[in-house]
Amino acid sequence: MKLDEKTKKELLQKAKEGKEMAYVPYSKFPVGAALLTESGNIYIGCNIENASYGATNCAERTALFKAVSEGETNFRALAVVSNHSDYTFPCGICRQVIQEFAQDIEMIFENKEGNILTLTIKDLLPYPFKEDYLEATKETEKDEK
Ligand SMILES: O=c1ccn([C@H]2C[C@H](O)[C@@H](CO)O2)c(=O)[nH]1
Ligand SMILES: [Zn+2]
Repeated sequence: MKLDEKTKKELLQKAKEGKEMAYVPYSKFPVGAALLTESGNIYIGCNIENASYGATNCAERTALFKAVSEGETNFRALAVVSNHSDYTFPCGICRQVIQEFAQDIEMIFENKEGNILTLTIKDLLPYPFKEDYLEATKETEKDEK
């Protein structure tokens, strides 16, 4: 079932609350995310940067890792916001991580004009790296022995 407008707005509001928690001394680009689970819980995330830049965690993965670490792995929707005027789409690493858990998740975005855009993770990452590649590789190795 598709998410209704009221729930989308609620999720975007939670993502904005998450954005306020962003730790971004280097980029000064705060991002917030709110993840709605199938059980109805909402996990909020922000980006957390580091002096070793590569150690930075995006808002989307913060929310998702919080949920997984609390035992929740069934996801319904993920809202993402920043201070940028346009929609803020997740980076490639986050797309890959999101699709591992949720192939049908609704991705909710809002621009400065207040327009809400809803995409699926398949729209954002049509050709993910899949776990079954790993199994197939093991089989190939067995055959070669
Ligand atoms: O979708 C995105 C894109 C970027 N960032 C963060 C990473 C970094 O802290 C800052 C600039 O790239 O924004 C996110 O959290 N989510
Ligand atoms: Zn990311």
